[in-house]
Amino acid sequence: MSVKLGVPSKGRLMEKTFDWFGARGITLGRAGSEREYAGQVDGIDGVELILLSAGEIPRELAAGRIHLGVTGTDLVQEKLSGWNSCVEVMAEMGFGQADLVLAVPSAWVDVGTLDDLDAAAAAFRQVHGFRLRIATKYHRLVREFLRDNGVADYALIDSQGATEGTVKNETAEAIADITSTGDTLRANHLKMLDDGLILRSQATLFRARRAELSNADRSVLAQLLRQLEVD
Ligand SMILES: Nc1ncnc2c1ncn2[C@@H]1O[C@H](COP(=O)(O)OP(=O)(O)OP(=O)(O)O)[C@@H](O)[C@H]1O
Ligand SMILES: O=P(O)(O)OC[C@H]1O[C@H](OP(=O)(O)OP(=O)(O)O)[C@H](O)[C@@H]1O
Repeated sequence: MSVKLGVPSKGRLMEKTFDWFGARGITLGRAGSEREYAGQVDGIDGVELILLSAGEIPRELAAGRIHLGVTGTDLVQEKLSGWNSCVEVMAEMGFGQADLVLAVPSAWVDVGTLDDLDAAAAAFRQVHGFRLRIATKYHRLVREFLRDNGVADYALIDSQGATEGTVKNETAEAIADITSTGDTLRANHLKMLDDGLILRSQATLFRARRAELSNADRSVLAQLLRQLEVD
């Protein structure tokens, strides 16, 4: 056995994760070519690097198939019901910062807040005969947020990418997605509602609460967490 560490296999989170571990004396890398999803760990024995899609890391942590995992807070909170009882936050890593926000067309000059959206949604249904559509891949987080804020008259439309384009394409009237610089929202003539911040996210090191460990692996994990200064 070994301690299994799940890290995003590509994109913005992978390299910064490698840098974060490297700065703490643990060198992570790909074992083979750029296209091979095998990992290599130097600086500690008994730790196996598993390269995974950022979106799958929450599920692997919850199932106990990996012991530690790096992914965004947004993905953990979206994908794991009762996430706090499945995983423990070991470190906020200071990169991958992004806000999950609710946005509407900039041209909707009368809609600046959730209350305005609620009123607009009721009017929309009367005029069009169907509910105002909000495109997102964050179904759980958006539903909870709108429920807590008293907005009910809407329908969620699933969008797994290019979500800001759904308004122009007329498959949705509003969106809930991650924003960092705000460029994508602006380029698509969308504006965030004043009180439309759903969640602040960043790359985070999580520990699986329910993963099984041999005694030997337990001490490797303790040593790794000490070395990372997160124990
Ligand atoms: N523009 C951004 N700036 C910073 N972080 C971002 C940005 N967009 C997304 N993220 C964060 O990056 C993480 C991974 O995002 P995403 O779900 O898009 O995965 P991906 O890179 O497409 O990988 P995969 O499709 O393999 O899961 C999420 O936690 C998300 O919050
Ligand atoms: O505020 P900004 O700096 O413009 O960043 C926000 C964009 O970044 C992410 O998209 P990504 O590049 O991951 O593509 P996606 O649409 O396939 O998710 C996110 O979904 C937004 O579209």
